Amino acid sequence: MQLIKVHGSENDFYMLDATKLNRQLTEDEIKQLAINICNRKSGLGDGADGLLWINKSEHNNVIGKMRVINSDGSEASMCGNGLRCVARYLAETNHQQSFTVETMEADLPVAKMPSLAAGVETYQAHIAPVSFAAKDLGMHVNNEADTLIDQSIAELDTDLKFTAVAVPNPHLIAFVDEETINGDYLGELGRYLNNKTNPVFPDGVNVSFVRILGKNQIFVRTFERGVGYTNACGTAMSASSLVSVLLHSDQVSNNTNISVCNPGGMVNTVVHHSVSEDDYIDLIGNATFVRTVEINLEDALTSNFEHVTINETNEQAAYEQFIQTLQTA
Ligand SMILES: N[C@@H](CCC[C@H](N)C(=O)O)C(=O)O
Repeated sequence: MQLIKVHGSENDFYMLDATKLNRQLTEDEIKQLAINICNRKSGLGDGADGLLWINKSEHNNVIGKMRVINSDGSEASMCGNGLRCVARYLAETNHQQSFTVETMEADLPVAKMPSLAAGVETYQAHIAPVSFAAKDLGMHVNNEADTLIDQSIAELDTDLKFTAVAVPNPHLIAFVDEETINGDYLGELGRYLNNKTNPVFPDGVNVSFVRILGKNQIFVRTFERGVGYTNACGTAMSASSLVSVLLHSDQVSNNTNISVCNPGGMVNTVVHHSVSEDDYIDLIGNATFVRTVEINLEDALTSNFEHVTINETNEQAAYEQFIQTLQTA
């Protein structure tokens, strides 16, 4: 089989087109495959944050379906950076520039966009549905409050104020200072809230710390459910942009391009918030294909990575050049 190593803001994945496999995999095998290849120490190459599983869609006017399996084998309802990479794969294989992709909870529009920089393939993904309801977040806070918007959490021993939002995977967001964003408190919280015995988010949650850098510019660092620290999380950056517009509208504007910096690079978001219609966010960023890896499926299922054929693209060099220009800007 062929795996493609891809990333969006260095949130990296192995991408697999399941329509090309010569047999169907069971759910247990899909989970095991993700665990095996994504392991950072014993996995395939340098591992990955997750597996993007592409299949046919049965829905009308939808050209493919994306599933995302985290590196620990758990399945997420959405993946923003992953959706851009899947969008590129489907665009190139179906010769289309804008179309719809099925994800676990919604069919979402995607489109090819002008490149962020030379050689940096760029795509837009529509991030939705959005909900602040505790039941959609699997959240139990402040004696079963219905929502959590810029509030402390009685069940957590911290003074930070949080906002919880599902897009539709769950996110918990706090605005913090520079020292806090760079320290390990994010990891402490993330590890606690993703431990199955915690009463607040028993199904886990993606936790992000956010700093407002300037007018329509934010920095987001995320501890991902099912992964741990990540270079970037597309849904977290989308959710953080929305929460920035809601709580800091003097600095971060609705219906306006927002630069979202992250440890792996930068994306743009546009928040569409309205009192009369459902909120959604446009997420625009790189969809970089780093290399292809040919491996026998049965070898991958038994973590035997001895016999692989690797073909590097030249896209990572272009991406790194893009990051360098960001740092010197
Ligand atoms: N990195 C992804 C999100 C992946 C899923 C997440 N870990 C979850 O379990 O919800 C993104 O770019 O959105």
